[in-house]
Amino acid sequence: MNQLDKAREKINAIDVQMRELFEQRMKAVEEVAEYKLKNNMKIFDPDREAEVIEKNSIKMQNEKLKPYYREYIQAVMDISKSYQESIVNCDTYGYQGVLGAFSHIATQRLFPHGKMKNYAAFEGAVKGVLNHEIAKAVLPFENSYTGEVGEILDLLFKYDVVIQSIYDLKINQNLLGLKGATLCDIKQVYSKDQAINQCQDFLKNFDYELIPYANTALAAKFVSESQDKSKAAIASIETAELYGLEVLAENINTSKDNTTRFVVVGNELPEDGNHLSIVFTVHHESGQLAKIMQIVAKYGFNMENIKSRSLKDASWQYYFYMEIEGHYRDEKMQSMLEECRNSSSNFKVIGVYNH
Ligand SMILES: C=C(O[C@@H]1C=C(C(=O)O)C=C[C@H]1O)C(=O)O
Repeated sequence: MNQLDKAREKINAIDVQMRELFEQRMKAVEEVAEYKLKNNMKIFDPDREAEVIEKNSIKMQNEKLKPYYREYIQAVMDISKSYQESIVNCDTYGYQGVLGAFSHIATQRLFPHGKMKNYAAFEGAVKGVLNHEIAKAVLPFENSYTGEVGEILDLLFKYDVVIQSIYDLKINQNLLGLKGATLCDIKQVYSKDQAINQCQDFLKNFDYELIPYANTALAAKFVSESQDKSKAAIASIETAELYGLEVLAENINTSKDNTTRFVVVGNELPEDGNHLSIVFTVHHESGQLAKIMQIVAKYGFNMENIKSRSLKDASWQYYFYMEIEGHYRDEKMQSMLEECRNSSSNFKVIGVYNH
C-alpha cells in the first residue's frame, strides 16, 4: 500500500465517524428547529454562532488549521440553518403579487391550510424555494386568452427548481363597487389592462371611464379605500371579500373559459406523474431539433407541446421546451431521455406531474 492509499484509508475511517456525528448533530438541530417553531424564534442566532466558533477554535491544537476550522464549522452551521428552514417552512407556500391576486387565490385553493408568503417578483419566489424559505411556489405558466408567461419558463431553465404539479384556475372577472353602489352610480372603472380587455363586451353597454391599474387586487383595494361610490374595480370575487366590496355584476368576462394554468414549483422531482417537461439547447445546425423530435417519436411518446425561447446570454439563440406524455420512471422513458440528453446540451427534466 503506497502513501496515498494509506492516507485515504485513514480518511475513509474518519469520514465514517464524521458521517455518524453529522447525523447526530442534525438530529439535535431538528430539535432546535422544533423548539424555535413552537416559540416563534428566528433560526439564525449570530451570538450562538460566534460562541460555537470561538469555543471550538480556541481549543484547536494546530494553530495553522484555525482559519480552516472556522470556515468548516461555519459551513456546518449554514447547512444546519438550511435544514432548519426546510423544517420550519415545510408548510409555507409562495406566490408573486399581492393579497387577492389570482396567484394568491390559486395558492389558497391548492394549500388551504398552509401559510403564505408573497414576493414582489417571480424570481424572488423561485429563490425562496431554492433556499427553503418556502416549500413550494405557485407561479402562472400560461393563460388561455393571453398566452404563455415566458418569464416563468426562463426561470425554470435558469434555476434548479422543478414543476411538481399543475393547477388550472378559471379566471372570472367581476365589477366590484362600494356597498350600496349601483351600476348607474359608477363613472370610473379601475383594473389591470388585460382584465379590462377581457370584459369589453360587458363594458360596451356603459359609458365608464376605463383606468388601467397595476393589478386587479390593487385596483379593488384602491376603490375600497377611496370610499367613492362612483368608482368600481374589475377583479375576482375573493378580492371583493378581502376588501369589503360588493359584486355589482358577476362573471363579466367575454370568454367564459378564461383559464390560467399555474405550476407548483419545488426542489425535487416527484416520484412519478403521467407527464413531464424537458428543456435543452441544440447546435445551430440543420436537423438538430428534428433529431430530438425523432427520438421522442421513435420511442412512441406523444409530444404535447413545444416552445422556443431566446437565450438571455446569447443573441439570436434559443432553448427549447417540450411537454411529453408518459411516466417518468418507465424504463422506456428513461432510455428516451438518455438519448435526448446525449443529442443536446443543457438538457434538464424540469417537471414531472399529472395532467
Ligand atoms: C442550531 C441552532 O441554529 C442555528 C445554527 C447553529 C448551529 O448549527 O450550531 C447555531 C446557531 C443558529 O444560527 C441554534 O440556535 O442552536
